[in-house]
Amino acid sequence: MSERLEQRGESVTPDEGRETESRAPALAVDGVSKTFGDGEDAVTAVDDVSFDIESGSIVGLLGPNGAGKTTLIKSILGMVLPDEGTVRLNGIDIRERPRAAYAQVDAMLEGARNDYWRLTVRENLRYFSTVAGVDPDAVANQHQRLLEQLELTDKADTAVRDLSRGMKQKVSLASVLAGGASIVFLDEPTLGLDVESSRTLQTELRRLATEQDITVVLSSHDMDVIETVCDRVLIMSDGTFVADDSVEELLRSTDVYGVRVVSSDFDDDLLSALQNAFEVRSVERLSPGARVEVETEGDGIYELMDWLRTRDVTPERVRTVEPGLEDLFLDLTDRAVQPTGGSLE
Ligand SMILES: Nc1ncnc2c1ncn2[C@@H]1O[C@H](COP(=O)(O)OP(=O)(O)OP(=O)(O)O)[C@@H](O)[C@H]1O
Repeated sequence: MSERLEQRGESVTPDEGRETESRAPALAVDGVSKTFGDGEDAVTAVDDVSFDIESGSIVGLLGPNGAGKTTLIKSILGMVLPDEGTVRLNGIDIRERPRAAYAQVDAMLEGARNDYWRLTVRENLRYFSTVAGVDPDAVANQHQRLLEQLELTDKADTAVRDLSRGMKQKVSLASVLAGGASIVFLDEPTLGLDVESSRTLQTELRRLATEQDITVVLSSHDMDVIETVCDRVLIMSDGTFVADDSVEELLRSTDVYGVRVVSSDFDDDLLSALQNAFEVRSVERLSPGARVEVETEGDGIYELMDWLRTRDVTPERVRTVEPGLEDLFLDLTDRAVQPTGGSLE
């Protein structure tokens, strides 16, 4: 899906839209499974997945292509009917009370494409509020606050097509929130943004989570974004979760790190022997010698130093490189492919 989640033609009052059961997690997924096809062609896209997400948290959903992210998200958004399991949005079961449940959630998929570029920023908010079944006049104050929070007040009466890419992305986020959803799925929200706009958007997301208790499920190729903004990361592979923890804990749990060595003694033969003996992440030729980065774990750095010493390689510089989320991701998903977000097309 590259269009917004719309309210299936049923109207929902603002009060009903905000209906929650006290202290229920924003999102509770229990035993969800989905298999496509039959017999030999059957593919289990999501395999008995259960998790809760607390209100006001920002959670990254990662996984290589085909891991099952899209199917899981579609199951939550009501676009795929799971074979088994339950989904509750703010405590409301999507099967028992779909209208009230889906009023809690919205999705921004592939950023700015969702907005109507000829309409002004404010008109977009009113439009998306209406399609979410919420009378825009009744929530005009909330829209105004949203514009202020996202620093869009000055541009409220400007057509979206006349805004910068970063601004457009913020309008998309505002449009998603305009219908009163408190749980939002954001697919690649920083795609195509420059560093500064990306940081601004990340700051806004953090603020919405902290100040407004908005719950965000985020997918992104950009591991820096995930590391910076997410309280928690879920990593999927083959239909199940292979990791579910805070970025900090995930990084602490890995033993893998890099060692960068610069030496003028490196030549072709030595570099090729090194590549046979160790996992070499990168080689940068210098004249003379080279700078290499070797991936290792535990006491591996000592093995590397011994290996270099026995071949008369004198390191001029040695530096360890702390593991990043990307290293961990590749490790956990068997280095299958690059991480991707849950593109819902
Ligand atoms: N409608 C469908 N019919 C048949 N198989 C499907 C269907 N949708 C998904 N699949 C299969 O289910 C598995 C999981 O796909 P899914 O799209 O959920 O993964 P993903 O993690 O979102 O991947 P990507 O990052 O490439 O979008 C894949 O093997 C895919 O081919």
